[in-house]
Amino acid sequence: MPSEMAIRSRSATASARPWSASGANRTRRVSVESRSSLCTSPPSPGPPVAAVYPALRPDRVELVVRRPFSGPAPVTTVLQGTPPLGFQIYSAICLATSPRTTTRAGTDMTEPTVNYASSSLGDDALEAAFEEALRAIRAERPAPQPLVIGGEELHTGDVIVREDPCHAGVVIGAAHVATTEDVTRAVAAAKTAAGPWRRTPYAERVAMLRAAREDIAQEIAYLSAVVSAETGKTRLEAVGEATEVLDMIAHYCDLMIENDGYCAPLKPSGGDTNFDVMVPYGAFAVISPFNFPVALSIGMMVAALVTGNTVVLKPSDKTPRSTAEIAAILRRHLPAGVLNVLNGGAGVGQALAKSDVDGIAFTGSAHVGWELVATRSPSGLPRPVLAEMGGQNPAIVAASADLEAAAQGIVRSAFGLSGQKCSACRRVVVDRRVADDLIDALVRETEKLVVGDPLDRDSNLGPVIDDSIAARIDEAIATAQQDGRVVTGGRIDRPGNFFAPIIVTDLPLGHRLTREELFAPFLAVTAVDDFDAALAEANAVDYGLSAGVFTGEQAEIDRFLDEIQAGVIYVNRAAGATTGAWPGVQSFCGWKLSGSTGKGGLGLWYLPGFMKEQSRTFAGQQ
Ligand SMILES: NC(=O)c1ccc[n+]([C@@H]2O[C@H](COP(=O)([O-])OP(=O)(O)OC[C@H]3O[C@@H](n4cnc5c(N)ncnc54)[C@H](O)[C@@H]3O)[C@@H](O)[C@H]2O)c1
Ligand SMILES: N[C@@H](CCC=O)C(=O)O
Repeated sequence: MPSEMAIRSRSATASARPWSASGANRTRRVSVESRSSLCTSPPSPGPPVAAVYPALRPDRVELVVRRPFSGPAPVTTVLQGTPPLGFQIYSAICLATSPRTTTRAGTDMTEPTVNYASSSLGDDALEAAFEEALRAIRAERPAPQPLVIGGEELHTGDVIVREDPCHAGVVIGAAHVATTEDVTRAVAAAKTAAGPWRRTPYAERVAMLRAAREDIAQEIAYLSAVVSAETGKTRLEAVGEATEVLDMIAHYCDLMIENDGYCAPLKPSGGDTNFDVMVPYGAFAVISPFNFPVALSIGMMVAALVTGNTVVLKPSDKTPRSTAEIAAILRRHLPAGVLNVLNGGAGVGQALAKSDVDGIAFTGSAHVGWELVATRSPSGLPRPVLAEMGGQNPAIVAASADLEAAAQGIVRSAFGLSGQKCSACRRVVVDRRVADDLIDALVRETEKLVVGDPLDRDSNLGPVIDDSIAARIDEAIATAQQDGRVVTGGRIDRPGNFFAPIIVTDLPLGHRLTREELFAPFLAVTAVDDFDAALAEANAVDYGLSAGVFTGEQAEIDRFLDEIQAGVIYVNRAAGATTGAWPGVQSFCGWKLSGSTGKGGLGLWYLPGFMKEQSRTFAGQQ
């Protein structure tokens, strides 16, 4: 019986990048290599290649196959479905064109083109489809999203509603709230489904998730509109987020394949055969924030699922619809019980943290994240808590910097999504000799920004998420007026929580507005004497998520790379001083208070956090 296949698809990874050339008539080279069934438990037959990697068309795939352990001489053949009995696939060149996927507007999304560094959608059909979808969402009365437990949708219980942050009173999302009993039942369902899901060959799990990705690619305009409606983010940010979902799924699936399901042979010893195998923990709670309600929930869910864990998802109560809708697409491709959904706020999150889940993936604020890290399972044993949290991200501007590039990169990162990104630039630390010129450039760039409704094509930023963050901004402005100088920005006189982006200078060194995460369109500029002082000030916070530097001096770049205390760093980047990380392109690891594991999402080392290691030694040669 053929053993489980492991597929290496490095060029497929590259083809998923938003910057790669158009997919038409591209030849995909997919090296496919088998791994001994000793890595699986129990051994399982290899599924047909076309099921594993949908882009492969069996009639157009040239395969090199070999019998297990039969030496290096390969036999070339053409695959028709499952590998011939007793053979293992060694490598493959796919001659087929990738399937093209289209949005409702007929836009090809096979090769995603919008990312967080884009300055426009560049696609009239997509613009029109987004507008039509957003108008429709605002006009309808949404049905509450159900709870999902063990494959059953439950339309019962209290309902939370989400109002459009651009139009008070217009309900655009709703969901049934979980009770404590629902939490217990959902966790039990996830634990029941965990065994069969863990034993499903990873290549089949990958195939299911990639099929879900194809469905999501059809819905980019609609999903972006739902995200805009619930968060108030502009269409560029929303389409960027929906597009990130596609690359997030592609990236984590590719990583699983490239790493042979995280099963590797170790050195043979005294006639023994040895393997290092990564095994999923079981059932993971996934608790997501409001600001990227589809990308970040998908990122955590797909990482948990592809590695063989089942999931109990708890979306933010500020975005109950966006997260539930993307989860519904995923669920269509998964066995019952593998993905369960519990709606609600902090109380439901706390109940989940007290439950018998085997691990927690959390993205959100530091105070909640570190509270979760301190929890134990009911048995008293520790469990993994992968928490990715906030930031107080600096951009250093040296005397030798290109000030126009610096101003562009800083304004983009400080005020995109109204400063409600964990990676947003919150502080500028500038050499005193160029401070006035930089502040002038920052104000010029900032005052070009249009604050408005995502329905307007010209809007560069929307409202902030709710009254509580708006109240924090009002308070911060009052404090800044007293302790420093507000050089531009403030509340806009219109219904809703709209703010013109705020720049503040002259706060005393160490002021709390330069140390705490406000999560708002609020930027503090601090002038310092030299690069030493700039590095010291940049590092003088408890957070360590992202940071940027603008300088013309190589020695300063080298010092920044060596000394800055942050996991995501950028050098001289006008497209975003501290923001814009993308799956497989940047990794996204929070240092210090910003992350609990020393490994981040988006990069190379996230998936192993969802698995525990096991060494397997078999006496004798296998
Ligand atoms: N590092 C990253 O990758 C990253 C990405 C996005 C956002 N963030 C951070 O997230 C924060 C903004 O998001 P938010 O306001 O939704 O964060 P939040 O911490 O308020 O909420 C996040 C999630 O936790 C739930 N929750 C709240 N209190 C809880 C508790 N006591 N126990 C369990 N669950 C609880 C919420 O309902 C929500 O689902 C910012 O601090 C931002 O920097 C970090
Ligand atoms: N990946 C996004 C941030 C996500 C968190 O809020 C960026 O890098 O700008």
